[in-house]
Amino acid sequence: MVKVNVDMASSFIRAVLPRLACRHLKIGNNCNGRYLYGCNKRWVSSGSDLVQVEQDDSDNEIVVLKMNVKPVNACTAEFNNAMTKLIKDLDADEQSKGLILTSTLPNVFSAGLQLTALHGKSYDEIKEYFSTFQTMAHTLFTSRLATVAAINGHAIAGGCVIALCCEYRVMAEGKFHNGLNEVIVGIPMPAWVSAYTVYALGTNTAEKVILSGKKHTPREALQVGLVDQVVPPDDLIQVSKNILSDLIKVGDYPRRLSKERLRKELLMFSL
Ligand SMILES: CCCCC/C=C\CCCC/C=C/C(=O)SCCNC(=O)CCNC(=O)[C@H](O)C(C)(C)COP(=O)(O)OP(=O)(O)OC[C@H]1O[C@@H](n2cnc3c(N)ncnc32)[C@H](O)[C@@H]1OP(=O)(O)O
Repeated sequence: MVKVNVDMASSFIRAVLPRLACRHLKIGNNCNGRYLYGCNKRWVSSGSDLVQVEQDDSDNEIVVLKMNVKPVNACTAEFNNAMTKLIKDLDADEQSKGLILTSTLPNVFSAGLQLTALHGKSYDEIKEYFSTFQTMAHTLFTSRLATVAAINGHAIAGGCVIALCCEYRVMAEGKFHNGLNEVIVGIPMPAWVSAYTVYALGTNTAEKVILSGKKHTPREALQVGLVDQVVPPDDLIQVSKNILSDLIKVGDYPRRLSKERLRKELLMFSL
């Protein structure tokens, strides 16, 4: 178990983080309001309208979730909760076998945490906000579904984390960045995010990626293992579907149990 100095983390959240976050974005408190909803599956009801849900096939086996939080898919608490609920609903639906996660926005997969949510908030509010993101990431990471991230634009910090929670990551070619820039923003990397990164990249590369805070081009992201494949933008969804189809060909029960056994150890990490 990793030991964490909780007092130190608490003081950091209280005193430093809200100022750092807003300096990073050069903003005041301009939290956005509500967004559109799109959902055509009878059993999905997130209670919020920030993720579009599309069935991909007549068998309902593959679902495409499109993050839809304009302008940059910053992970608001409402979005995190909606995603958590959707993934849990899909996990509970025996027909569903695979999930593609992408974005409705042309150039951004996700900009990560909603930095504006940290501005002027109390310690308890910030802690509560962080926990909505962590719960969403854990739910995706441990989903019984086969998961593919179709990264159609920038995937920064928490956006990169969301992609790392998926089993396979395909990124579109383009002038996009993918990386874990938390140390640049001023957020000490939580142990659970480090653990997920080590799981995907291996310890040595994960350390370099995390401690540099570097934002990678798609080709560089491929080299370090942040993504598994880089494809032309027009091929992104079809390639993701092909990968998912292969993944779900494997027997459901052995696949599900093996994924659970591989990933559950990582849930002991918190801050
Ligand atoms: C000590 C204990 C800690 C415990 C922590 C527990 C959990 C932590 C979870 C894991 C750690 C995750 C951390 C994060 O995710 S920190 C977030 C870091 N994100 C970024 O640095 C991304 C910043 N944004 C950008 O780089 C760019 O916006 C872009 C995504 C590349 C898109 O560029 P572009 O298309 O040029 O758009 P703009 O830059 O013009 O942005 C448009 C508007 O969106 C606002 N914006 C951008 N990013 C965010 C954000 N993350 N949150 C809120 N708002 C954001 C931007 O200010 C613009 O707004 P405006 O139009 O009103 O000016």
